[in-house]
Amino acid sequence: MQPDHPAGPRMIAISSGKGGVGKSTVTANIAVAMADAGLSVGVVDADIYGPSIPRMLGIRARKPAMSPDQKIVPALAHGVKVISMAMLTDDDAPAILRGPMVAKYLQMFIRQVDWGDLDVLLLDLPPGTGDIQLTLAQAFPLSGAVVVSTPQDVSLKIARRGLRMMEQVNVPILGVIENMSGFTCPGCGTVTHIFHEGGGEAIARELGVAFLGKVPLDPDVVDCGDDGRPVVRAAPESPAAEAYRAIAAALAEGARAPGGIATPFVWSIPEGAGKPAPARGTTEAPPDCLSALDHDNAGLVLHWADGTEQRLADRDLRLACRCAQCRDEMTSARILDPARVPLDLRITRIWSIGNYALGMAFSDGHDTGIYTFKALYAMQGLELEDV
Ligand SMILES: Nc1ncnc2c1ncn2[C@@H]1O[C@H](COP(=O)(O)OP(=O)(O)OP(=O)(O)O)[C@@H](O)[C@H]1O
Repeated sequence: MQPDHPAGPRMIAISSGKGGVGKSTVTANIAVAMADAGLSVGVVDADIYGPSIPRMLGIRARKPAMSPDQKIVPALAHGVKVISMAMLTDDDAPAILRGPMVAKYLQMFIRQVDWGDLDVLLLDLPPGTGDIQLTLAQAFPLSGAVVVSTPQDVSLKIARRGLRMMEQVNVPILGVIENMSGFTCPGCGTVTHIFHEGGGEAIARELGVAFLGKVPLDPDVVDCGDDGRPVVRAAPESPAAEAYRAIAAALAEGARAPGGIATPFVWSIPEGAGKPAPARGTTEAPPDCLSALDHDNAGLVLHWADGTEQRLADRDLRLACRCAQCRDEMTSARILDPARVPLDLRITRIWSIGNYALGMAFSDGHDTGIYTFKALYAMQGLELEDV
């Protein structure tokens, strides 16, 4: 189904393979840094079992208000809208939630909250690679995920597992952040590398994803977090604050996947509005990464990162729809009768689904198909089943 607000916000999951690496601190600081840069930012504290964002942003636990249309009004702190399990339950209650309830709460946090017009929605995930991460990654059009790690070997191995999980569910990895990377002496400014150095960079290189930056180990980060004032506000000149700002800028700027078309977008074909900007550079991108889109009377033109160009007629795309209304879910046999699809059928709208698929609405009103880049790319050279 076509999303309620398909053009936004950009949803970014902040993840880590294990607890205590500073994921929530990173989330709180980059959210405030983005808000300071003029973006409209929301944070979902999806760390249901250990919500810590309200404390870090100085939000007192109290029941949130409801808007006239029965949506939850998020808290506002340091220019950032926040919703957290800590605001809905007593401290210990989250620990007893089971998987299906967690999924329900997460859906509520994303769909039933009065977010207004957001540019970015950051999701502070619980640590690990379990149920919640999968629920989120599969159920929501995440623009991508960021992995936070400390420089130790064991932490990096776990981060690698997190990266692989996100890849399996087609969530693009926006990059790796190395936290607690070297200690800056407050007296003399000398940086001491208490743990190994540069592990985050190495893992980013190994997995072919961006390295977003290093945040030094800084006692101010802890004090500010405990006081409810993130370090980007309380000590804006500190090296840690500078690092958070640089990471926030890189994430805000990275509104397009490496080598891919700009997302999110909603392109209204008849009005010609909202057409996605083509990719900036495609050298690093996999071949089936979509680098530009065009549409004319003969149909949709897909430009792929490997330089190939593919043309698909609007009606052929409608017939290729694999949604549950058009294909039998068990046998994959086509249910849709081609005779009922008008010959002059047109695509009316195309929108991005995460960074891995397109949604399309047609002039017959159908809009429930999801066309993954992989599936579209695989249609090259195939005889279409048109009649
Ligand atoms: N760069 C840093 N320098 C010093 N201390 C830090 C830094 N980043 C985080 N910390 C501290 O490390 C502790 C753990 O941080 P945080 O709660 O953000 O981790 P987390 O990965 O979100 O943990 P969990 O997933 O278990 O909630 C906190 O006390 C925090 O203040």
